[in-house]
Amino acid sequence: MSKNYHIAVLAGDGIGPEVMREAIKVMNAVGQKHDFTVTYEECFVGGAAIDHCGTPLPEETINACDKAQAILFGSVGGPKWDHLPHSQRPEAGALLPLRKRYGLFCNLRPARIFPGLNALSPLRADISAQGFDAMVVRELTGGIYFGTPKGREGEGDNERAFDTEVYTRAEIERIARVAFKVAMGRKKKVTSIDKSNVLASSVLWREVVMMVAEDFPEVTLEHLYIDNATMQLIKNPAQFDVVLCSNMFGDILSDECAMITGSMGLLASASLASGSFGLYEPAGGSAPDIAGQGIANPIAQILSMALMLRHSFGEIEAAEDVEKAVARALKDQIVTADLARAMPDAHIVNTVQMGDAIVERLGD
Ligand SMILES: NC(=O)C1=CN([C@@H]2O[C@H](COP(=O)(O)OP(=O)(O)OC[C@H]3O[C@@H](n4cnc5c(N)ncnc54)[C@H](O)[C@@H]3O)[C@@H](O)[C@H]2O)C=CC1
Ligand SMILES: CC(C)CC(=O)C(=O)O
Ligand SMILES: [Mg+2]
Repeated sequence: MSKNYHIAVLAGDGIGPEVMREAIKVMNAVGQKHDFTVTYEECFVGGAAIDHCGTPLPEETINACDKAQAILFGSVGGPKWDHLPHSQRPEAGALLPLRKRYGLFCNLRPARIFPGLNALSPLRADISAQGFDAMVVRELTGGIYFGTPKGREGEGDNERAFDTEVYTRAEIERIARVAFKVAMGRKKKVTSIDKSNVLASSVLWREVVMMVAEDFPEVTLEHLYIDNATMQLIKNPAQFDVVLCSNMFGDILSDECAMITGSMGLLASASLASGSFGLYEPAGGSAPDIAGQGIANPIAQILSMALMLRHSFGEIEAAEDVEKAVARALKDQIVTADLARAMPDAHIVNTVQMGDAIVERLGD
């Protein structure tokens, strides 16, 4: 008898619904081939939820997520909602509370240059030819995005606004342990990113990471300050394996990693807690500059769905099938507009055609 999984689908804003349709299409196709079905409940979130229900994270959406085995998330936000008070906007009012509610402290962002896409990296050809295959392990429920006090007060020249970067020893230790375990299955190197020359929270970060490293003697540990890390990623991306970051540093560095691979539209992510539940979403945002044109790259959403198959359902072969189909489509030079530069023989397709090309390349 075939297995059934139940998920909540929160497409959100901008390109979210466009790329989500393709991920669902690929998910249904790969399920047929690997003998499982996925039922899903579509819910409003973010700006779309504000427009339909008056709030970025409606009760019905929370209830649907509570009942689901995983959440497939698109992206939220856009200029339409930027006038709202910060806590009522799609990002701080929906996405961050979802991450917190489900304890999704661990954000995995795998970034690699796909075969055939070397020429697309904005780096010099000799640098990108050395390859890039990194895993950003980002702490996701602590740090400056969640720390208190946070706010705005006073008026005139004395008006001020403030955020607080806070990390407990336990929060650092649990994400560091994930990073070292991930490294054990890869090239056994962890680069920990901090700003311990300035920030007290980073001093603790470095101390705890060094303590955890003692339990993983086979793993090489390096520390980089965040400013140097942004530079090293451009200078020599091949030096990185697992990149261990706080919430904000990981947010920033992962966009840079995405671009080294060719486009923001390629970078998937898994947000995990300690069990099998997870939220899976592209690392990029709602891309208002291209939304509604049918040209967004659906690969980050499709690969996020593959991460869901792997981490939440243990459907490893199906996940690999999707990942290989994506790689085959790119190797065949079928690309959306964001990847079309420096590929004179590329077949430039729209979002739906990219999804079709991936479905056609799933294994038998
Ligand atoms: N997880 C989420 O829901 C996130 C939401 N946001 C929100 O998204 C909105 C836009 O943010 P931006 O800073 O512009 O970042 P963004 O990631 O949406 O876009 C940055 C650039 O990458 C391109 N891009 C992103 N995804 C793409 C795709 N799938 N295919 C082709 N090109 C793609 C965009 O066209 C744009 O040029 C904001 O409201 C922001 O707060 C931003 C990041 C994550
Ligand atoms: C709301 C933001 C923290 C989302 C984002 O930029 C990200 O998770 O990469
Ligand atoms: Mg980001």
